Amino acid sequence: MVTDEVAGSFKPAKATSGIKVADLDSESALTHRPGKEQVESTREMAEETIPLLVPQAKETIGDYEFGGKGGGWLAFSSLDFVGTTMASPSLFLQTSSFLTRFTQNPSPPSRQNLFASRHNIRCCSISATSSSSAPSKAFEIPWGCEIESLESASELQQWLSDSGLPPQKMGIERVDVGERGLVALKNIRKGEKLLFVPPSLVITADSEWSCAEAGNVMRRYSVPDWPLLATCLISEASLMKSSRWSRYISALPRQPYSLLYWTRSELDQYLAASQIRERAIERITDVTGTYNDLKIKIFSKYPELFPEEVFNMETFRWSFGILFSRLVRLPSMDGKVALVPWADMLNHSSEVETFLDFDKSSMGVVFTTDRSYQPGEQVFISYGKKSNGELLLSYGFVPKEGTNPNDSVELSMSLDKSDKCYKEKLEALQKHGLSSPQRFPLQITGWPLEMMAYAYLVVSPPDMSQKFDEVR
Ligand SMILES: C[S@@+](CC[C@H](N)C(=O)[O-])C[C@H]1O[C@@H](n2cnc3c(N)ncnc32)[C@H](O)[C@@H]1O
Repeated sequence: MVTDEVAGSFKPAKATSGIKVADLDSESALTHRPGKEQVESTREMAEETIPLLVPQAKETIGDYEFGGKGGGWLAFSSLDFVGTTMASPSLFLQTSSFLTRFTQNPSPPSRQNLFASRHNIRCCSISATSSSSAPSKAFEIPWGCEIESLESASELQQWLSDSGLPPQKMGIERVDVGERGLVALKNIRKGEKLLFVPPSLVITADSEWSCAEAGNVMRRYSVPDWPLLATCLISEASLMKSSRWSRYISALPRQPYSLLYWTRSELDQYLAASQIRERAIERITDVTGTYNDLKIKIFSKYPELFPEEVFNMETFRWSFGILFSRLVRLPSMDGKVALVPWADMLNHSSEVETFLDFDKSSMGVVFTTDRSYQPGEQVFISYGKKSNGELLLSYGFVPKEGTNPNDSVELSMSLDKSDKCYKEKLEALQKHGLSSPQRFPLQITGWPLEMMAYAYLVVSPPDMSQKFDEVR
């Protein structure tokens, strides 16, 4: 699983900015969410999330490995924020009005009047099987597109091939799973390498910003990759056609499917029985904290480079939603994280195991098919061996019931406090980094060996005390 690697990968080398890192993680089951007016959503968030803006403890599920490591899509990030940053209620409420106010051209290349036109946007739906993504009116991010309309897809393809993407055996089309995806245009063999996206078309923390000055400021503050990329994406998006990434950004969803858009009451209601409820709250908290931190430490000091009309909670919700659902970790580039246009049109299937990586021989981002495809069939990769909850948390969808062999639920086990050997057993657990209670993930295909050892320890009689240490 990518989980822990990711959580560990984004600690800033130097903390010159004073920005800290919180580990994010995720896990299990879920339900359905109805469409709702986004304006109302955000207002509710303003009212309801404030008492929760305290980082939660890291859950343990990410510590267990079921599958091969592999690379691929990131499920979690480490975001930066200092301490327990509190969001101001007015911050959320203001966004509704300032989105219509923006008229400045703060710095060259000029940002256009981004927020002048209003569009209705779709609310996030969470199920691959559900087509009930009720329309919703929301804060209108004035970039991106409605993915089901395929608007911008052909322009993206044209721009990519003009910019060095070699001819492809796949095209962007409407699909049954994931709404929009890459579909085979020709026969594709098992074991074939596909994509070959050159590094010049990949966005990483090292990429040049169209507004170089803004990029330089962020680097001067040693902002770590995730918040840096989130800010970069907004900066590029706000420059519209003056950005070299404008064709890419125009093809991104105007509202990514993401739990970041759920209100507190929706999380409570639809994830009531799920352990990911807390993780979702934690994630929303961290994104909010990260934005507030950047605002206090950097944006407020350079308002001409980072005007609040552009760099605000709503645009950060969008950019983090995009990163959570599209950022890739490339194992062959020392785990570097990247947005890979074109490759990020691939949807996930738990029936394949192949993932994206940088191929040193062809100098491009590729994946190798682990099955064949006929023309017209959707081509998939794996976002990792993730539970339904993890998929919901990062990508905003849940696979069709019963189709995800990696789905899991957590079982909590603990020592009996009245056990005569309670103290010795607890010490044995602690030696191995375990605690009481301790949560273990259960999958349909099995459970961690450690869980069995834990269970044996719990029931072991005192005359087995010599063996308590064998808990692992
Ligand atoms: C990397 S993007 C893939 C391309 C995306 N379908 C698009 O049109 O932009 C990841 C997003 O695709 C959708 N997605 C990917 N795999 C899916 C699946 N198996 N079922 C439903 N939605 C999926 C989710 O909305 C997810 O956030």
